[in-house]
Amino acid sequence: MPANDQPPAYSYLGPAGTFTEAALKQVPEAVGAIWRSVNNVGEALADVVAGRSLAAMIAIENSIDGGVSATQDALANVPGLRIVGEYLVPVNFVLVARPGTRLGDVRVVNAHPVAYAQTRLWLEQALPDHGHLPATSNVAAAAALLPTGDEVGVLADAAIAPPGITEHYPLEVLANDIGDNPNAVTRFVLVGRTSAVPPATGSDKTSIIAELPDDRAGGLLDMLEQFATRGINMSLLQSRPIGDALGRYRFVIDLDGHILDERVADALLGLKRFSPHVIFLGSYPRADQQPVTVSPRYDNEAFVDARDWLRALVAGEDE
Ligand SMILES: O=C(O)C(=O)C[C@]1(C(=O)O)C=C[C@@H](O)C=C1
Repeated sequence: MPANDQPPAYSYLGPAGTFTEAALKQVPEAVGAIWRSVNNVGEALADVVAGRSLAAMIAIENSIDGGVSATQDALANVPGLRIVGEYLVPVNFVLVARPGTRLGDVRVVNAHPVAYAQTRLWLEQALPDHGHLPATSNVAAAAALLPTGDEVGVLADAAIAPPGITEHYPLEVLANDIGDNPNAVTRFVLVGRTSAVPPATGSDKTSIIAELPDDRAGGLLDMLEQFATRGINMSLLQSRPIGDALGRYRFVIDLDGHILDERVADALLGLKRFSPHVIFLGSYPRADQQPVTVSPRYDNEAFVDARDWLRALVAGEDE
């Protein structure tokens, strides 16, 4: 516990009731801690960097909408952060409105952009001429329907919100299960300040961000080869604009394995030799706890044997 006897704080996208809060509820260490509700990813990470929070829970990937670009860009641009864990939350949505509203009355729908993207087909069918008002979170979208003097929020007629929202706010559900895919899942990561990596568990993931050298044909293939030739599976590869000029991209990559696994360490050394900028975001236990299996050619022993062989050659010892 910190010197002032305050429990540690965790930042999350609020208010209470968001899927981000549901992800934070999966963290045993957060029980009894202070939970800081914030409005966006930048605010959550700034809390961590400034030491106001020990860690922040942020959405990084959705099974329908893909990578959460605000998160990927923030992790590329804010130094001194490490992912320490990942958490999966099944997501589904309801459409809510002020009591008395009928579906036919709805013109403007308040929704977090990632939630909106996951309900687009339903909205096109049920409310073909609706307008979208973006909200900072799913719960904020619903809360803003209630008149509190926030005129922007009151402009919307309905909101896309998590099921259970009516336990927190006096709203009515106009439609249930409006997600376009009933199996949608959002992946969250817990991000703290840079510290030593935790030990490998055998069921780990490593996240990195890498840039390619300019003006070199085959740069992307060179990068992918670093992983392929060491038997490393990638579970995410996404390009994001670096932002300084058209056509310049960085790559957000998730690898199966831990930086302390010989094959992953070796691949990172290979990547570092040609990439102008590699950011190591962390090695952490996989949410699905599935063991990472590799062929014996790529296990730790194979790398250690190969190094011992080389050392013996140099030392002039018998093979
Ligand atoms: O945590 C929430 O409830 C949010 O509103 C955020 C968020 C996100 O940032 O991606 C989280 C999960 C859902 O897939 C949609 C939105």
